[in-house]
Amino acid sequence: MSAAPRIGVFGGTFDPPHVAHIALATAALERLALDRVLFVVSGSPWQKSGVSPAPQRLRMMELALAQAPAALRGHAEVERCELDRAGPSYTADTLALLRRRYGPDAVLMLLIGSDQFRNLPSWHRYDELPALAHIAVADRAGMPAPNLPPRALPEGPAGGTVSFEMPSIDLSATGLRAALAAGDRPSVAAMIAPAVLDYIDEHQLYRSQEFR
Ligand SMILES: Nc1ncnc2c1ncn2[C@@H]1O[C@H](COP(=O)(O)OP(=O)(O)OP(=O)(O)O)[C@@H](O)[C@H]1O
Ligand SMILES: O=C(O)c1ccc[n+]([C@@H]2O[C@H](COP(=O)([O-])O)[C@@H](O)[C@H]2O)c1
Repeated sequence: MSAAPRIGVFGGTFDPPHVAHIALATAALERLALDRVLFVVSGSPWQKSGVSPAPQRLRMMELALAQAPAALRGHAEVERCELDRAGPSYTADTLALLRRRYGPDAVLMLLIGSDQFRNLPSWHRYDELPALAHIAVADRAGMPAPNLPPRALPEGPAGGTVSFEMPSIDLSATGLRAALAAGDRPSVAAMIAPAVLDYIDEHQLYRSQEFR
């Protein structure tokens, strides 16, 4: 009998994807002994406004992953289920779908930065999340997670909460959009995959101040 798959579920607006997203997924893959990470592009991020169209964010995530280090690339994929569903994107719906897809024994780990962990009680039907997945919190630079249990991995397919270490990267998509809108390309060049930067240029994204 083969072991249950261990799947990291990493959702984000990814507007645009940047090196911290790649670093978080890479750290999770290693530290949580995952078989793979799904980058779930948020179809309709109801708590944000003025975001780029979902198909553009999906394409940027695909381009970012294609240029990610091989250690991650070989164990990761971009998940589009939230683009194929109408209405606001609720993680509870996404996890329910993935639970149906991968079965009751699959170990699902919802990967989130510590800022989103603090925001979790505002999520739609957040009380349903522990029945669907473990929650694994990466320490985000400047926004440490509240005290969480020891770093030992929780048992079973869902229900635990754990933190994991990732390199501290003080960076946000908001800051990158602002830098791009200001024409400060050199400061973003090391933070965004070259193919994503090309896509941003080609589609003239983040040119106006409204994206700050
Ligand atoms: N620098 C970072 N370090 C750790 N986690 C991060 C970092 N940036 C984003 N994340 C995490 O990645 C996930 C997706 O984030 P998101 O796509 O919203 O990026 P963002 O940089 O936070 O964007 P924005 O500035 O537009 O809110 C969230 O769980 C978030 O906490
Ligand atoms: O389910 C919700 O109500 C909910 C509310 C806010 C954020 N989320 C999810 O949290 C993930 C990170 O969101 P963000 O805004 O930091 O990109 C992404 O997958 C969102 O869909 C989910």
